[in-house]
Amino acid sequence: MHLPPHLWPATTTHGPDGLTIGGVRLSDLAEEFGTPAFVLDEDDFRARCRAWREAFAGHDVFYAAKAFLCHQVAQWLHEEGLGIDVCSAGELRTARRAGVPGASLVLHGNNKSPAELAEAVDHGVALVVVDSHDEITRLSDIATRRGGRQQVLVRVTPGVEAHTHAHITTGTDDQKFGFSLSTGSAHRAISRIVDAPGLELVGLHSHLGSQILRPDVFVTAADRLVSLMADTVRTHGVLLRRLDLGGGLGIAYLPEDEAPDVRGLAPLIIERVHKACADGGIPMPRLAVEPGRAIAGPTTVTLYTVGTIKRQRGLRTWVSVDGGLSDNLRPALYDASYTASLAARTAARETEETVTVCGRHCESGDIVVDAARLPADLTIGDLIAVPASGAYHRSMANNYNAQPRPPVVAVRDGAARLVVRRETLDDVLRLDVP
Ligand SMILES: Cc1ncc(COP(=O)(O)O)c(C=O)c1O
Ligand SMILES: N[C@@H](CCCC[NH3+])C(=O)O
Repeated sequence: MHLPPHLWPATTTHGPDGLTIGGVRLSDLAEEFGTPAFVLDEDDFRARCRAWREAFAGHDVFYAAKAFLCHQVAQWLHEEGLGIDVCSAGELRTARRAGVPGASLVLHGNNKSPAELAEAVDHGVALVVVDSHDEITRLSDIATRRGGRQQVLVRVTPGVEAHTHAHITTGTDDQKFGFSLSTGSAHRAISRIVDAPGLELVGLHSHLGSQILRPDVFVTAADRLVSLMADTVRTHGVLLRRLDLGGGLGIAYLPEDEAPDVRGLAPLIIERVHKACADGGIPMPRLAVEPGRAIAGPTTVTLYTVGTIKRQRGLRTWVSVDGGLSDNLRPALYDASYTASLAARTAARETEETVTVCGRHCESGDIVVDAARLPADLTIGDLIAVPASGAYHRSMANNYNAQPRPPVVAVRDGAARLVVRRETLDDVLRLDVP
């Protein structure tokens, strides 16, 4: 069995006992925690945090909570010196309850409620990324009523195509997010914020999209934003000290995928911003980045049990597992492709066949892996692992068909512990009002 190392968590090994992650056999995890389950390699997660911190030393890394956040992961992030980008009261509270100080948080959202903004201000959130004209008034009023000024960034859509799926493209002109550069909206927002009594404009922000595989798009955005920073000094006499280039770096999902590494990307961005600032006659700002997928994605596999196998003469073989679009919406939403491997049985036949792994939900689009190479003697009860499922899987999990959401089990040094427990049917039915 070949496990491409760029797809699997760093500590994955394959031996006579099947697959092991963090020194724990996946078959043992299935027995103890059941399936479906997310298995998270803590060492890999922490190593990725450190790689980002080191690559952007002297700048800020705010991990994007939306990719996946829970109490213990928020603590790991804080211990590794990363801040967190939150985009709702729920994410904000998860981070705060885990002991992450407000000063390590950035708040995002195109429709932050007055209550969320007030909560953020009360928790001393370092930066609010202002996303709309309505929010300028709303946040300024809230901060003024509390007798202070909130430090903010302006979210700019710089008109840069990220070459990713349309549903996760955010940096082109016509977006619900932010203020467009080409229409003059970003310039107007800057003027209004500079005049707003409750706001202190400290920098600019852009986020081009997600699952981006081309480093050049970040460089193009950086150039445009630095030029807007220079304009802001000329027009308003305001020197912006911060530049947040968002998240979006992609990862490999299939063996043939090649994703840029942060160790190559960071110097490219930092050097380009240096040069653009020198050309524009402004000092180098403190940079920030907001990786979500590039940290969480490769650290986790989803473990499923095979429930039914439908072999059709002349047509494909359907292998159905005990999860599906309730734990992975990405194939249905973005046509995302994955691979799978047998996780436990070792006496599998060497010959493989191509099958479609599907979920158990009442949707024909409920595909887990469209074309998986699995042993030809796959049987009911076999365990299957799907790599690269740490970002936007558990965080977008849902209760379709009243399916309880899977747990997240962290593994490290031969030990496993729950970081998110499995939902029970009682949890799922709890909100029903009889
Ligand atoms: C503002 C913002 N920052 C960061 C991210 C994280 O993106 P990714 O997980 O692709 O790195 C997102 C999501 O795309 C986002 O909307
Ligand atoms: N949910 C998306 C990423 C969206 C990022 C949100 N800004 C995905 O799975 O690819």
